[in-house]
Amino acid sequence: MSAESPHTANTPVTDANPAVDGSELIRFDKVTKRFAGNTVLDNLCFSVDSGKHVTLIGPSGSGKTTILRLLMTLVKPDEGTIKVGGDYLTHEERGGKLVPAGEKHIREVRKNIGMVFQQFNLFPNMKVLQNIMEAPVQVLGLSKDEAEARARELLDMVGLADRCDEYPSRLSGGQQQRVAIARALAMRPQVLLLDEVTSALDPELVAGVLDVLRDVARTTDITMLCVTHEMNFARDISDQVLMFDGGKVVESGSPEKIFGDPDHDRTREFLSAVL
Ligand SMILES: Nc1ncnc2c1ncn2[C@@H]1O[C@H](COP(=O)(O)OP(=O)(O)OP(=O)(O)O)[C@@H](O)[C@H]1O
Repeated sequence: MSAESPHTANTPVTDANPAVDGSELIRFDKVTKRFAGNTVLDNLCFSVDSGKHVTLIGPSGSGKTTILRLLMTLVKPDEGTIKVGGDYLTHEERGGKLVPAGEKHIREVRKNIGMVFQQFNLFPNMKVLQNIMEAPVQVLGLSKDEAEARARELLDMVGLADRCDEYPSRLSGGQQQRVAIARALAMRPQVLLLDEVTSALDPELVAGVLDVLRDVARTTDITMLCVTHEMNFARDISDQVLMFDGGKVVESGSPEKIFGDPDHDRTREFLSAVL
């Protein structure tokens, strides 16, 4: 696999054959993103199959977070298309033509995607339970009872069933991040994006959050796209690891392959610096 060719996490993708495999959930097709004239993602192609856990690794500035932000539509690509669940995220089809997606279309596709950020971003003026119930009620239209039942189940899953009546400021960073994970899962997204979710935490709080995510990976069928510098975690949960450099995937493979016997010098250099 060369740095110039399209890459895939789980299914082959070629420029000539953008056909959708039955189980493909995410596809980046020739995506280019520039900031202030700097090309951050360069004609990027990759796909992720439903239910897989894919980790993005690579040096700082290689564009990993930008990929997650594109999926959240926090930024838009300059060129190329992104599909989630067979629907264009960036575009919609009108009258047989692809046109830039409108807000309504983007909102619909985005319902399938949840994200947990480095900073927990909880609503400070809402108690823990309310933080988790808010979007299912407001966005999905769940009744308060349904949303509360869902929230309590998730709080149990992240080990915080007894903290539902606290305000976020009364919780440790690790606990706040576990609430943020529950909040993302409460929308029952098909895809969970994780962006360096432990890097703002004190070291002693990291393991608890990673254990919760290991549980999520093991016990749900959610598709995970994860940016992390926690290589042991990446090794544990990933079906596939994508190594980024210079706005491209330079190598992809199983964690055993990437961490044990990578093909690329850049992968070897990067891993020897971080492991
Ligand atoms: N909104 C923005 N405006 C200008 N430049 C940006 C913006 N977002 C990202 N960049 C730049 O794009 C490049 C890629 O950033 P990105 O955060 O995607 O990299 P990364 O691989 O996630 O890095 P890190 O591991 O340090 O988080 C960086 O040079 C960054 O400064």
